[in-house]
Amino acid sequence: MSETVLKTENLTKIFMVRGKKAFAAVDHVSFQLKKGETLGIIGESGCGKSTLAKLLCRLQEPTEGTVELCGQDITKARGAELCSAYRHIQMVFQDPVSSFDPRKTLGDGIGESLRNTGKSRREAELRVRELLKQCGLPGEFAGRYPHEVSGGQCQRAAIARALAVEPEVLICDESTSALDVTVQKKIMELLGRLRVDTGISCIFICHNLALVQDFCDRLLVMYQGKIIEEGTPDEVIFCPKEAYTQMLVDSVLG
Ligand SMILES: Nc1ncnc2c1ncn2[C@@H]1O[C@H](COP(=O)(O)OP(=O)(O)OP(=O)(O)O)[C@@H](O)[C@H]1O
Repeated sequence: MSETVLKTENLTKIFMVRGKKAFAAVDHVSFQLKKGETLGIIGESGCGKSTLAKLLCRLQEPTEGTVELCGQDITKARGAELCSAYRHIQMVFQDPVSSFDPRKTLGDGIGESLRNTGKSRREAELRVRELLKQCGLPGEFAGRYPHEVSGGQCQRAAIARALAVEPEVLICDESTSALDVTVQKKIMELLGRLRVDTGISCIFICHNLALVQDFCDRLLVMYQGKIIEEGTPDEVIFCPKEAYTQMLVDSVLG
């Protein structure tokens, strides 16, 4: 677990809000993600987790700092360069249904990312079915539309879509928050199994400490745009260094 797949240095995003002072939603964040590692990022609502996720995937441009993906600086990547970065990094969002085009079947949605990998139509169809099965769904779900499946099933399909290009890094931003507790657990189990099967590195962004406790190798605690603490889940939960972390732990775990 030594190779670095994702690295940020001083990553910063400043928003200018009309009538208010500029403020840093993400403030000089630096960390590294190792191959095969699962890193949890926790913190209260509004601390900058989603903005950080978007910066890592280059869905937003940082105001300052760098993002390095598999040795390539993607901070300023655009066009073809950004497309090729998306073979290495994929994201699963909170609301699975709206992350699919409602006019297309799940199979089409998942197959879209395979289009540029040189596969024939038939090969792509077979691969989509294989991916669905890997994510715990019957292959026939390829023909269903997003509104024809449950939220949990749709999130499984979104994970299948993210895995289609065999990325090195998967970013899950509150990917289970919209689901009920038992489905959340099943999705976490699925992600845990995929991690073992594929060796993928994961960043798991969540405000629920209890959920990430068993799942992550390491946790970063975010507060007001900054990483204020880092450690194994046991270190962060049982020996927090910062008063804020202690408060976060107390509020979740009682
Ligand atoms: N496009 C934007 N313009 C201005 N401010 C923004 C923008 N996007 C986010 N913010 C602000 O940046 C801060 C961080 O937001 P962000 O969505 O990253 O938080 P979060 O930790 O993911 O919260 P939650 O857990 O509720 O999703 C918030 O104060 C938010 O209002």
